[in-house]
Amino acid sequence: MTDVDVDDLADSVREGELRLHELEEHADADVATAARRLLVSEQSGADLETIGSYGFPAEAAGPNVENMLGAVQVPIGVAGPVRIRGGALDDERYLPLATTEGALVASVNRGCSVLDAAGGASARVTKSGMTRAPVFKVEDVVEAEALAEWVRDNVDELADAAESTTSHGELLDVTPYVVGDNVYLRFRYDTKDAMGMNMATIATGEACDLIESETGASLVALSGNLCTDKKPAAVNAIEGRGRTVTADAIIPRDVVESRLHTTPEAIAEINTRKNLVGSAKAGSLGFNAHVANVVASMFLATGQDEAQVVEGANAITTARTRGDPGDADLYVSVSLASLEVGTVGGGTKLPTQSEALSLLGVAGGGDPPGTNADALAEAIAVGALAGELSLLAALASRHLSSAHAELGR
Ligand SMILES: CC(C)(COP(=O)([O-])OP(=O)([O-])OC[C@H]1O[C@@H](n2cnc3c(N)ncnc32)[C@H](O)[C@@H]1OP(=O)([O-])[O-])[C@@H](O)C(=O)NCCC(=O)NCCSC(=O)C[C@@](C)(O)CC(=O)[O-]
Ligand SMILES: NC(=O)C1=CN([C@@H]2O[C@H](COP(=O)(O)OP(=O)(O)OC[C@H]3O[C@@H](n4cnc5c(N)ncnc54)[C@H](OP(=O)(O)O)[C@@H]3O)[C@@H](O)[C@H]2O)C=CC1
Repeated sequence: MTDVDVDDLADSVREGELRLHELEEHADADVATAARRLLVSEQSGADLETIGSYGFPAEAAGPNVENMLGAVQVPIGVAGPVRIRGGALDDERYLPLATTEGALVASVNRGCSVLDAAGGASARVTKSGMTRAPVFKVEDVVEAEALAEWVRDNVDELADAAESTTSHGELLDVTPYVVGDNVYLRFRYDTKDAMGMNMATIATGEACDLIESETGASLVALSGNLCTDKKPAAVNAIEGRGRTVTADAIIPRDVVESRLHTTPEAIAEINTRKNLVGSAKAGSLGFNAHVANVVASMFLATGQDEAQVVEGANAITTARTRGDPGDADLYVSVSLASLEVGTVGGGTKLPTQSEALSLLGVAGGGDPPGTNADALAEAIAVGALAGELSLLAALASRHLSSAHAELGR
């Protein structure tokens, strides 16, 4: 099988004997990928040579992508080191950021150096749980109420069914929501070091079988959108999803003045007028400046599901002066309501992503399970705090456009 030639394999597709997605069944993954690239290149006229220059065996990406063509290479930089005083991660770390936005790493790096000069940032995961919310069809509100009641009375049985599919996952609670003849059951799991979307979906499927066999309800969809995965949603901002994590720090006045070229008062005022009032007027779910930048770049670097940046950016930044007027220090915090992260599963095993997790010291399962994913959440929260500080300061000192003109073009 492994000695099949790229050209022969491509010919089999041209002659209609094989479909484009069947190549891995007839050759090793790198040969299959090369043949597919050849065919797509011919059809599109595009030169795909660089996409084909990837630095890991294609087989390693087998569970992560279908119809593999190669790899996109996103540059990765580091910010830090920064002292993280977290509940799960209490150490100095470099933060890996994969991005194409010039000035972003410089900005987070500046924020990290400011946090370090202030003795580091504290971080804590304050709530944790991955959710899946199937939707059931019932006859009317009487049946809806009966289903909600049955669920409340049978949580242990539901947990037994759900947990029969996983050796790590634990069902934490099930919250019913009724809308007419629809009942949404929001299952929430402790998924330990896994982001947990596959785990929670498989476990919830098992629990749904039990519900259908014991009640008159009929499952319409295993995901009823009240989960809510990969869409902006207030339920995640309020109830949390994945890790709810906050980072904060007090920055001495002299550090704000010397390193950020502004004052605690100016940063606090911009935060109120921009991140709070401006966001409220815009109807935004994100009351922050650019948390998505750090979440996205650290997600890409560490193999997280990039679509979940949507929920990861559900964050509120606060900034206040602390101390005597005119001589006050700056208290700054960022709270990310729904940061969905894992250090096992999904894209975390891919070679470059696994190296970036190792750089943070959080690759693989934690001891006890769940602590590595908590640590990753804390590191991302501290990176987000660094980014908020630096951007707010750049706005205060009117350096935003010049910084991007200099570094980002
Ligand atoms: C660019 C800076 C940092 C200059 O800031 P500065 O204070 O003029 O620079 P500096 O040369 O004095 O250096 C200060 C520190 O910045 C870091 N730094 C400085 N240069 C580099 C570099 N090349 N590579 C790595 N690190 C760098 C480094 O930590 C350095 O300390 P040192 O190590 O020298 O003691 C600053 O102006 C800045 O942070 N600007 C803000 C840029 C920013 O945050 N961009 C984010 C993207 S904006 C966006 O996407 C979202 C937006 C804006 O639309 C959202 C919204 O609506 O708000
Ligand atoms: N199915 C869906 O609806 C969706 C799927 N996804 C995708 O799901 C994937 C992520 O799902 P996820 O469930 O996290 O990952 P995986 O499906 O890769 O499963 C991870 C598995 O790792 C095992 N495991 C080993 N050590 C640990 C540990 N320390 N902590 C926790 N689990 C451990 C668990 O096995 P065991 O359970 O046997 O204990 C767990 O189920 C991503 O690829 C994402 O893109 C994203 C959104 C929706």
